[in-house]
Amino acid sequence: MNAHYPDELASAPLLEIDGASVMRGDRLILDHFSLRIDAGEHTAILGANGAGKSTLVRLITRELYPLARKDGTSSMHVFGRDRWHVSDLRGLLGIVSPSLQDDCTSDATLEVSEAVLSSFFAARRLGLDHRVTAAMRERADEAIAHAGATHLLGRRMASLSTGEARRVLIARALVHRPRALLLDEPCAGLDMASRRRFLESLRGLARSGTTLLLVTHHIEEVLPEIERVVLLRDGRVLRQGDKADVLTSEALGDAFGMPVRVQRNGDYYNAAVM
Ligand SMILES: Nc1ncnc2c1ncn2[C@@H]1O[C@H](COP(=O)(O)OP(=O)(O)OP(=O)(O)O)[C@@H](O)[C@H]1O
Repeated sequence: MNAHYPDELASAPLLEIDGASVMRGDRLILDHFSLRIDAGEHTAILGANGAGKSTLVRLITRELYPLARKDGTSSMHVFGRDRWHVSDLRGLLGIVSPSLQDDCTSDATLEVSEAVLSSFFAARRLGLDHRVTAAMRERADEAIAHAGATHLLGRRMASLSTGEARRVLIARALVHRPRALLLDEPCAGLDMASRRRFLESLRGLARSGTTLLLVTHHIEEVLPEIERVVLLRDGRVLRQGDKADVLTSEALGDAFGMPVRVQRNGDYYNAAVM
């Protein structure tokens, strides 16, 4: 269901970070951090608490910026460009994050359809100057159906369960038919069954051409379609590469600072602390 974009965007890497340094408060969290993710390369970014995952997500979503370089060049490109209007970037990169979910569910009167339609205007609510067209409504209905949220229409976001609200956020991200989805801890708060159903719906998206960038600390969420894994520790890439090479007991033990045993379970992996 992807839209068409200029040729330069079609083949540009989703993400190129080349020696970026990021401060939070007075601490250097990412120090000369580099990472490249190619178009179409479904990737999981894994790491323990405090490894730097949220910092990386905020860097990608432009909520944080890298320190300026002396030579004025940019250490970060998204879809080949170093400058983006946030609203243009949203059309290419859908985002589902805990902070976005908090925003939407803490608004007592926001309804499901408005939470999705307002995404066309890079807003959280529809304003008087937002002209919703029939085509937008059609796209919103399509995205809501795709996310399995049609039965939630008419409900208020604040009344939804965590899993239900997550589906609406996926619809909000999908309404632009983005090339990629950045999912930050998308299974947080979901029960076992909802988690499995949700992961299966992500598999469908991955197969239909939406690149998945999944950020998590649970290796059980690494979908079969995800071939590449990046392990973070202390704001650095500890290991990256093919899933089978990275999801080992030794590498996971290093990343989480504790002996773990990794097991393959069909097309999925799981890990237990030893
Ligand atoms: N505003 C801030 N000021 C100072 N340090 C911060 C700030 N925000 C985050 N940090 C530090 O940055 C490091 C990385 O944090 P980050 O939130 O990116 O990790 P994470 O991998 O997302 O962790 P978690 O899985 O717990 O969410 C941590 O050591 C954290 O304490």
